[in-house]
Amino acid sequence: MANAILEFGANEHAAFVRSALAGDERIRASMDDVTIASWQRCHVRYGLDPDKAPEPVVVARGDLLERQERSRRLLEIARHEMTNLYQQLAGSGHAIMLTDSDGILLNYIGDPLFTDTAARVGFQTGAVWNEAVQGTNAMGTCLVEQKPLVIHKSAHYFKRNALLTCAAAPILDPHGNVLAILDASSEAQLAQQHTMVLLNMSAQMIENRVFFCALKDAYVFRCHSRAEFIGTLGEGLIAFTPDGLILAANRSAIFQMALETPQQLVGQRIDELFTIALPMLLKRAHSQGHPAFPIHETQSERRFFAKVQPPENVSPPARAPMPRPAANPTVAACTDRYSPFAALHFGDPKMRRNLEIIEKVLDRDIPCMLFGETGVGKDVFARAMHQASARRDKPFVALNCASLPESLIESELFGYKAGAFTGASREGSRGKIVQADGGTLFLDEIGDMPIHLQARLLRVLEDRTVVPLGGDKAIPVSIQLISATHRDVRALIAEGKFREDLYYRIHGISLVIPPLRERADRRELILKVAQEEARSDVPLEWAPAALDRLVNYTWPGNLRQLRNVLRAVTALCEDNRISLRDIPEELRYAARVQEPSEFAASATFNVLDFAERDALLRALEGTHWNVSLVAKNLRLSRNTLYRRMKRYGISPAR
Ligand SMILES: Nc1ncnc2c1ncn2[C@@H]1O[C@H](COP(=O)(O)OP(=O)(O)OP(=O)(O)O)[C@@H](O)[C@H]1O
Repeated sequence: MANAILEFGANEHAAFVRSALAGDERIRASMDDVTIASWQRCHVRYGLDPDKAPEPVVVARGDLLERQERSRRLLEIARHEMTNLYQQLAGSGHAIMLTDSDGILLNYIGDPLFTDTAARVGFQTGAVWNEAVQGTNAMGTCLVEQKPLVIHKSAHYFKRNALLTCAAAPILDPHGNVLAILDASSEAQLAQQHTMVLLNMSAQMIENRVFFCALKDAYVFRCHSRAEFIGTLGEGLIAFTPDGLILAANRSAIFQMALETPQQLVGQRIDELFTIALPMLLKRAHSQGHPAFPIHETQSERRFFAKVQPPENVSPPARAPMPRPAANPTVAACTDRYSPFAALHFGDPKMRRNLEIIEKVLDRDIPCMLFGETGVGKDVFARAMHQASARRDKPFVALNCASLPESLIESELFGYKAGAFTGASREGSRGKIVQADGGTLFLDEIGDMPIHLQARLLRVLEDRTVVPLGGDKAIPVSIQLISATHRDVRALIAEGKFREDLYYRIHGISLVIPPLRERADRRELILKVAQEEARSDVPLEWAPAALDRLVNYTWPGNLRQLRNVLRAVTALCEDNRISLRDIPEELRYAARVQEPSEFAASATFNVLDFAERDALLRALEGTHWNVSLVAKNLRLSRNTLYRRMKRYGISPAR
């Protein structure tokens, strides 16, 4: 049963919770079982009084860093999905959070619209959000229940949290234990079904990626009762050794086999579970691109389709060599169907021009800088450059300078000798620069690199050698450097936050990746990405109004947002047909892109103008284009706001 939505003063809220605890049937009937069970735990097990919310608890910085380090791989995997989810919900005042299995907040991405509330309730990294400290709340209660749930407003145990609507989903490790909780919280009046769907998909995506990462040395049997679902979020995954012993299974595999936990499968033989001999299974794993094959479960005789993936470090049989581009490839070569650049654009003039420039600099050891708003595809572009270069058989190594605590960037980048500092691993670490030797180093968000490390990076680029922390020997390196940022580096230089000499050293050539709303090939990109996200060869059918709506949307989160919206749209649509009602509401009623805009055509706009335009668009979309409200929030007169909208080519929704 769904909880009743009630608004109370502080004392009334506590009285309401206490009455329910005392057995008031009327109140209990208005709340769902999960909430009532949690309230009882808070009262009986944790001895919490709904009248007396304890001060928020935050673990010591050292403890937090240790926890973040312990969960480093998980955080790397989750960061991408959290950013995706954040972009997807952009403008709706959400915070996206990840806790560890003790309920300690390890990562937080918050909408500026939500900052004050977040501070008030204590959403910050290191904060403890288990039930024992915060009473009933989505993250803490999800840790106990181990299933996706929403804690809405007055269902929170303490009044302090009752202004929130929070959705949480568990992320399980390959053995079925809770590894983390993913949460999306806001002050929304209604619990949005759409938010819950996206949150669950993100949690499942993280879970499956953790599975592959943790079991990269194992064979993975991928199965589903329908062939077209293999490779999607819903596929079953069962990891096994070369001897056929099952090591782990994901949630979907357990569900499809009608079991309760992965432990019921662990230790069994895969060739006894399914009707196939082990040598045949291993042979299929190594035959490249094999189609899904039908297979039966031995006991129930239920039919599945399956594919098998070999361990990451087992080299596949000799492959046909990739066609190598000419030493100085032409644009035609860059855009033919074999080229890594082929999928980057469908005729957009700015992207075409970018590739013409790349043609001239590729393989000439010129450092390249990519500018562009978040989600425009800078990482994808950098990878394509690497693939098109003569370095493509060597590593492509990426480091996001904004995603790591300052203390870790130095050791991550430059490496360290064994025992170089407290907590250093016994083997030491080579560091990203040495790992990228011979290949490409991609430094994302370089504008966030701490200033004292900038001097060290400059020395590496000048000397072409690197000295690991605690070491005294310089290691020679040859790297192609690509950096990216969405920040105004010139402004950072003016503020003394970025070294000018480094700036000139890293931007031999600079390219601006255009935002999606300014791309002439939006329609083609939407069709391509939708078909990829549908994960089916059956062509999607589009209602013209639905496609037009997406083509004309302003896409503040760019290609990342586009991919996420299309992931949800293609998952929710019926029979591969996309109609207007499959398009999320906030897109349906948002403003349309004005093109060609005075803004796009003008060469006089700088990065700050772009940032202001973006902020205006977000603010307008966040209020469903309520110009008066935005003017009030931004402390501008309506006329000033209209003037700025005109300047930036923003026109209200029709
Ligand atoms: N040409 C493209 N076609 C389809 N999808 C793309 C393309 N380029 C990027 N994307 C998608 O957009 C998302 C974001 O891409 P990417 O990480 O490269 O952006 P970014 O500019 O580096 O973002 P950030 O600045 O936030 O790091 C990814 O999910 C990627 O799949």
